[in-house]
Amino acid sequence: MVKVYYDADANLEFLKGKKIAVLGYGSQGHAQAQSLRDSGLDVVVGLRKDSARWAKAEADGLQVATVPDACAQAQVIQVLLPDEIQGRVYAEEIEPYLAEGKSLMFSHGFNIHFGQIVPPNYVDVFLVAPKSPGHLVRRMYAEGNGVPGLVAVHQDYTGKAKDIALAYAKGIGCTKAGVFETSFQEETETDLFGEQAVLCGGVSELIKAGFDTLVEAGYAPEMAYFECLHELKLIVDLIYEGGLSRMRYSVSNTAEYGDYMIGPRIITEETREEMRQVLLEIQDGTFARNWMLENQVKAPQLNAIRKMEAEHPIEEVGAELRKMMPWLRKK
Ligand SMILES: NC(=O)C1=CN([C@@H]2O[C@H](COP(=O)(O)OP(=O)(O)OC[C@H]3O[C@@H](n4cnc5c(N)ncnc54)[C@H](OP(=O)(O)O)[C@@H]3O)[C@@H](O)[C@H]2O)C=CC1
Ligand SMILES: CC(=O)[C@](C)(O)C(=O)O
Ligand SMILES: [Mg+2]
Ligand SMILES: [Mg+2]
Repeated sequence: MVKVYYDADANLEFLKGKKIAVLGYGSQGHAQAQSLRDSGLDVVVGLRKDSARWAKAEADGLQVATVPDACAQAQVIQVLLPDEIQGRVYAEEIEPYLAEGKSLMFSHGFNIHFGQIVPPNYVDVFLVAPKSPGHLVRRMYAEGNGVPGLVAVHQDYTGKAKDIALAYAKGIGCTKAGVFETSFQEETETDLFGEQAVLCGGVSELIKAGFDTLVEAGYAPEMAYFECLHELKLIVDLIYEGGLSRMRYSVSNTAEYGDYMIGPRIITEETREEMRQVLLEIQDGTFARNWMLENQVKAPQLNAIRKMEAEHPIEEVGAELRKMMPWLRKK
């Protein structure tokens, strides 16, 4: 039975009097640093001196320092840097400042689980992983709500690692929605699988395949965009609010029948078998190796495909149509 923690199970006092270094001010970093500050906690953002985000973090009212300076003054160090560079920055700018009893934490277990970072045994090591993109972590916190999260303890030197982790989860709003206790292995494997097979990889290919099918058949790209991309948010909102059943309650009987009849012809047994293979390649380290090697040669595949994807017709037609809907653009 998975243990779930809520606000009442977490006590911010475990972070009171501690300086928290949030390393990085990107998707998660900006969200977590601002929310921790709004929860009354003492935060310093760690960035590169020439970071374009340095001024932004200061303009947001946060103390900013270089990574080494932030780590030197902090008792809790949250590593919200890109996964692919955490190992290098850790060795050069974080590890030298890991005094006894400090907390080293993450929002994804990748670098600990795949051995890119091996901390000394005299610090606490844990993760608090929001199950949400950073910008929505912040939006939900600002609205007085929260996104669910995961908590895992890798090392508990002080005997207080989980208390501190839960306090941190409360500080960014996750204990409002529920924080599940897990392990670094489980968070890492499920997060990688979810983002590859469903949330990012699977959904993107499904949207493009639908769009391309309609456009190749001669339908207007605008119609294909609205049908296969724009309306998906509205459908997913219903699933988010009340599960597949709420979506199926709200759509027409025609759509619901088509859902049941055609869905399994799109996501077939072959698809499910491929998902099992994808999970295996995550579990056996194949993906992690490929990703780390890709970055050792300056990410040629990532950069080339990123450019090709940006040039897909769906991006062009979408940009034009969204100009007419200025309300869509949120922070
Ligand atoms: N994105 C998300 O929603 C989620 C992310 N995570 C995890 O959170 C962590 C952070 O990811 P994410 O927020 O997406 O990262 P981003 O890429 O959005 O931000 C990375 C930040 O790190 C800074 N940075 C990059 N290189 C260096 C460096 N060498 N020294 C110091 N700072 C540097 C960047 O600033 P600059 O380039 O200006 O220096 C930027 O502020 C990862 O472990 C990720 O897996 C977990 C859940 C969801
Ligand atoms: C937003 C999130 O949870 C992801 C997809 O796992 C990520 O950005 O790594
Ligand atoms: Mg995730
Ligand atoms: Mg992820």
